[in-house]
Amino acid sequence: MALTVGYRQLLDEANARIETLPLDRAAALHGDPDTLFVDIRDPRELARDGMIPGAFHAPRGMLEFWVDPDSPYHKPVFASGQRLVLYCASAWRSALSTDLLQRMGVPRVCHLEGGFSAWKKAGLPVDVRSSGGPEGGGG
Ligand SMILES: O=S(=O)([O-])[S-]
Repeated sequence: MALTVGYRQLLDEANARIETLPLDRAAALHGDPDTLFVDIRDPRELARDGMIPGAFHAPRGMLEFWVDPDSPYHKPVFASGQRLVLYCASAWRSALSTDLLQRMGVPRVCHLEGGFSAWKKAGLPVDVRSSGGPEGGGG
């Protein structure tokens, strides 16, 4: 099957348009009240691997609907005006999602270089999350 646009092109185009936050800058911003880390992975990944402490979990499938104030699924945390730092496991999904939110007009959105796997590998703080627990901090 020949696709018109493959995932590589989608990622290249997104990455050319968005801000990728280097790990050291992300670590420095962790705990900043003006910054919200947004974990867009699936719940099973959070339960298995943990998450960045204080991050808000917004599964990628719901993101546009949680962000848009006109959506019946809107989550007020996304209207806080905080800088949003999206992350997934390895920064592919977060690149596409950051591009999408930027396109929607979200003013300060970027994604984490290398994703959660890079964060964890660097020995940065991780919260273990039991399945069925609360949605995470930040709202
Ligand atoms: O989307 S991913 O980078 O977590 S595989």
